[in-house]
Amino acid sequence: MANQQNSLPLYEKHWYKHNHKRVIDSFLLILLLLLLAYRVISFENNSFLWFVAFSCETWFTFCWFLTLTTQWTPAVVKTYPDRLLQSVQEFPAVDLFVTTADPVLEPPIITVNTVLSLLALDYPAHKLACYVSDDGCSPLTFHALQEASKFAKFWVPFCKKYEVQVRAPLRYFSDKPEFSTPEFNQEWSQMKDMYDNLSHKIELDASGKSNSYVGELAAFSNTERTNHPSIIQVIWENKEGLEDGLPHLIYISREKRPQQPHHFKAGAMNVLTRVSGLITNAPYTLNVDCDMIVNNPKVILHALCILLDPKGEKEVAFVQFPQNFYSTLKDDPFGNQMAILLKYMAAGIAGLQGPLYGGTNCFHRRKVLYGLSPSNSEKRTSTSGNELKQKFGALKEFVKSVANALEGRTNSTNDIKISNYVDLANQIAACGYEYGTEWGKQVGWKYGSLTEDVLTGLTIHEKGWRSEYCTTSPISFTGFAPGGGPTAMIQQKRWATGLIEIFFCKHSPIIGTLFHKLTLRQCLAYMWIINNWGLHSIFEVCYVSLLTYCIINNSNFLPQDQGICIPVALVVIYKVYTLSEYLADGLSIRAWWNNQRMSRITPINAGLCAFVTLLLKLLRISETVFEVTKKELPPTKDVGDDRDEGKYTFDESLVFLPGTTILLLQLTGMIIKLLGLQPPMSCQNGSQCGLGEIFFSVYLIICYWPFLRGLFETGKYRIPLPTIYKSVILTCIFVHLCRKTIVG
Ligand SMILES: O=c1ccn([C@@H]2O[C@H](COP(=O)(O)OP(=O)(O)O[C@H]3O[C@H](CO)[C@@H](O)[C@H](O)[C@H]3O)[C@@H](O)[C@H]2O)c(=O)[nH]1
Ligand SMILES: [Mn+2]
Repeated sequence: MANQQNSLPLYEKHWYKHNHKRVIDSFLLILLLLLLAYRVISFENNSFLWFVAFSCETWFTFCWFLTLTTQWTPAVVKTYPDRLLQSVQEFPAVDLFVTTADPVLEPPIITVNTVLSLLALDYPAHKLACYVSDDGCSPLTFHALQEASKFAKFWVPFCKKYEVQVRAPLRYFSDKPEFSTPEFNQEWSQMKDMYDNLSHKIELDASGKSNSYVGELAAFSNTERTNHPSIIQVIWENKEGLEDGLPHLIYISREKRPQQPHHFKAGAMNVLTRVSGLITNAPYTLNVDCDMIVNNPKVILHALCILLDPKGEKEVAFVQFPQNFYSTLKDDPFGNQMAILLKYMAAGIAGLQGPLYGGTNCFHRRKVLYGLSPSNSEKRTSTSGNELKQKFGALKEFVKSVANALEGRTNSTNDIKISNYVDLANQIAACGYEYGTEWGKQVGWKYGSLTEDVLTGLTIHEKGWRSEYCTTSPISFTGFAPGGGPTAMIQQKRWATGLIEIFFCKHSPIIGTLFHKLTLRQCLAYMWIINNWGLHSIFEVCYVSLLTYCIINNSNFLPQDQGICIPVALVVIYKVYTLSEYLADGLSIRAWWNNQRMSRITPINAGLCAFVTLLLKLLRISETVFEVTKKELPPTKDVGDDRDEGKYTFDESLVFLPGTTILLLQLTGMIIKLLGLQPPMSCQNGSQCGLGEIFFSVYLIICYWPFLRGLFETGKYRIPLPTIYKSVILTCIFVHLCRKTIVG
């Protein structure tokens, strides 16, 4: 462990001030407050328009306040791995977790690459164990991992010998090697041939041409994805405990039965935690999604700088690394690369109680996952065996490992014989094991939200722990960003659903601040996330409907007199300022515009659908389901520029209904205005629809350009007819209701 006499800290945290940002953010807040003041002054009794506009604007002002406080005190962390290397006598063990759930949506070759990048980490191999959870119960994934472990015996030494940076062969071989010695060139070609061979075998498997359930694959015969016993296989065991060998590699497919809830990823993570606890019981864990490859092989050292630092040891529960993406499209056409968001928001939250847990690229302390709070952690209170059994389940070998973890005792890595544990591991991977225990409640990953990551991190923060956000150069992990269209929408809808679930559950951040140890500003940061992805959509839809209502009915809700200067100033300053942020970061105007546009499209559609999903859950009509994001292999470079790559795609999913309807509403409003079909004068306040309303409506139509084009395109670029029909019906109902209010 770290030598505490060494006076130099292993990491430092600097808070910095963005003075100009603070000024502009505050100025925008003042403008919003002025707009509210204007509303109050121009109060109209009994005016529905006034009431809706005032409510929405109050909410928008509150949201801006959330943004402002979250970004107010940004911080960065600097780690010193060299100091760590000097001060540590013996490195702690780290358990590595990978989750995969579906061999079709998540092709095994992607999981294999992630696993290879983990096996090749710059860290003593006998201290590492890699556990892969496969919720797809797929012999393809299992066999791919077996083949990968054979390949790894050559790949890992090659990476370490030549200090390769990106240790996922898929990415490494997508670039030509820089010219080097003949020896290197020869080895490079050999490795490339071996990798091509490996991926060919995996492809062949997937095509179903070479499948027979013999040998270790026999375990998969007669299994169904949602109905099978647990399957745990040791793919590779570093039996001699070699420091420069290969880390252990263990395959886990937990038991599933049709009637038993399995809690999606959270359930999988809890099985990983238990099985690894039983076998290696490392005090630290790293978990990644199956597409998040390591991009910086020294990442463990960076994380340990924080976790082993004397101060970090007492206060920091987890270390979160950013989610960056590979093979990204030029100018971020779908607004999903989150470059600016990551830059300002992540740094802002890092300056508070610490980053939210993002579900991947995160190092946890095992004892924190077992429910320890900072105060217990210091006192080292020992809990009675019975109490542990009640909380963690009845298997006594596992309970012993929990007691060890809680009291800071570690296994000696040389004594572990993994194969001896397989039977016991099967027992704790069974779906009945958690019954009556605290798993998913007080222990491990929390159940009850589709964004189990945010919920789990939140409960840790509520205990009073901090977390740290660690950025390294080169960046630590890179993953897959879904394109525009159905995949991204489904993902965002899941996030929105999960976040709203959190808002209404007993761990809601507000309760965390009132009754637990969540700091106030951290609570506001959580509220920002929940609002930005979830709640905001309702208010935005109301505001947009107001716009159309006014155009159709020839009335107005934006100020008509000098008051109009307030919204105009708001919009102009906001747009110019965000643009300058993009330009200052070296991004293009187009990237800025794409993000502006997509921020009007994705959250509204996804958020509204999330509300409906939750309503159906509340009415017990349907349950919420974790729909896995489809991962595609990055395009090979020689394919050439695919011109359609940045084009928005659609499918039959209802998630496109809100967007299509919003567009049709705006178009209808415009037609009514152009054809002069508006009633002569509003009966509400005696004035007509102004330029402001028209301007914003046109702006929305421009934002929804991908949808407008989708009305006339063909193939996957076309909005399916059933969606259009439904939107037309909704639009007609809306227009009819608008008209009725005039008559009435
Ligand atoms: O029943 C399930 C469903 C998913 N997964 C795994 O969970 C991970 C994340 O799923 P993905 O479809 O990639 O979701 P994303 O929206 O891309 O993931 C983000 O959001 C999730 C919460 O919604 C977090 O769990 C993830 O860590 C975070 O990267 C993947 O490795 C899946 O294999 C399972 O193991 N079992
Ligand atoms: Mn993902």
